[in-house]
Amino acid sequence: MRELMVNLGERSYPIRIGSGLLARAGEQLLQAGLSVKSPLLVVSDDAVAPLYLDGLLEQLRSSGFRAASCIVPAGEPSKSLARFEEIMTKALEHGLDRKSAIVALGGGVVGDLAGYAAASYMRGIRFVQMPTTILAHDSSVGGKVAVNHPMAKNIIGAFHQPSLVLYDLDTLKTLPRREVSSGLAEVVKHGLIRDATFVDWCIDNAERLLALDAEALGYALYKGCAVKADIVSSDETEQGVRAILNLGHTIGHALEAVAGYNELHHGEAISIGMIGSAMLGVQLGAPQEVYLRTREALGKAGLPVSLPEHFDTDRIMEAMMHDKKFGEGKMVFIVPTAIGEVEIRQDIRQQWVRDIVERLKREASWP
Ligand SMILES: NC(=O)c1ccc[n+]([C@@H]2O[C@H](COP(=O)([O-])OP(=O)(O)OC[C@H]3O[C@@H](n4cnc5c(N)ncnc54)[C@H](O)[C@@H]3O)[C@@H](O)[C@H]2O)c1
Ligand SMILES: O=C(O)C(=O)C[C@@H](O)[C@H](O)[C@H](O)COP(=O)(O)O
Ligand SMILES: [Zn+2]
Repeated sequence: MRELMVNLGERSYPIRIGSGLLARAGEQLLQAGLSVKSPLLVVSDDAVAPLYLDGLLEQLRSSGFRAASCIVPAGEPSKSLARFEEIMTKALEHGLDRKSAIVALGGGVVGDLAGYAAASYMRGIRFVQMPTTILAHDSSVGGKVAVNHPMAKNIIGAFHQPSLVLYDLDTLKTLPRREVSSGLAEVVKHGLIRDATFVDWCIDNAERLLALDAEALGYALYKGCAVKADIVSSDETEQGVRAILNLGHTIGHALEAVAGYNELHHGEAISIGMIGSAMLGVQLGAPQEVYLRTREALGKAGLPVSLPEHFDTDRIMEAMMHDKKFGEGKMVFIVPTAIGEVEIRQDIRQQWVRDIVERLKREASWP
């Protein structure tokens, strides 16, 4: 088992990554200080629950916990106020109190939704992340929890840190291939913002990662979590440096919203967004290598590197205006200056971004 810490004073917590961790969940929750006197609510989705929920509930009960569950449909549309209300109802029906906790068993959708429920129920109860996707190495760490509005991604949310992240790598063996690639987008992102050597490693080991080689995957997720934990530990609520974790997301989130949270999965949208950011970086003076290596890393991970023609540029630009980084009439953009280095720019003109979106549709012929 590998362990990392998110260091946030009294809100600090461990990230435990390894095999067989769900079978030790009860003991881990007790160690994190959760009380068996107050009921737990495990939130999962209808693809993950049949695989892992019963085993987890049995484990928790054998450690003395009373645990109920709430199962939402798999997929991004579940990050909604309607599903949020459903969790509130279950929490009330099962008598959750202020010492209770909500456990998220699933990918980023379940994590973000359950986390927002935990942040709101009785004005905030404890919360444990049990990620089951590659992508959730990112979403389970850092305490950004949210649901979507049809017009804007993650626009209704909070910062609410978990008490523990328990990442059982055995669960990844059942991931569909599309979700493997989608999750690798955020792995590559962590290299692109902080660690050029790790980007090289991702390119060299792409086939092993796609084949779910346990050693390669364990290392990649540990490295990704380490970058994230370090950044979150220095800027919990995104007053500054944390914004770099948003590389590719200004365009990516707009694509997700325009596609009705359906056609593109998060990692796929972010992959296209990171290609756009690399184009912008080169336009602003970064070496051509930035674009070429970004494209190589994402392409080898099985991710899209261009934008389907039918995406409407005006609608994408409109959706981008709802990004949380847009304010005081300025668009804040995360732009690479080299592989492993990015800068936060506040001088990006909307016309440049519009041109990049158009270019993304003809990406095969760029530059
Ligand atoms: N809070 C954050 O900091 C943060 C960071 C990154 C992404 N996110 C959010 O995370 C979400 C995307 O997360 P995701 O990619 O994990 O999506 P997801 O939760 O929808 O999971 C992807 C699919 O895989 C299925 N699945 C999950 N685990 C499985 C397993 N072990 N075996 C078989 N199937 C499994 C799910 O049912 C779903 O259909 C987005 O909403 C994104 O905005 C949040
Ligand atoms: O944790 C962060 O900070 C991130 O930006 C991580 C992103 O990968 C993630 O998609 C996050 O949910 C985006 O946050 P938002 O504030 O842009 O909604
Ligand atoms: Zn993301």
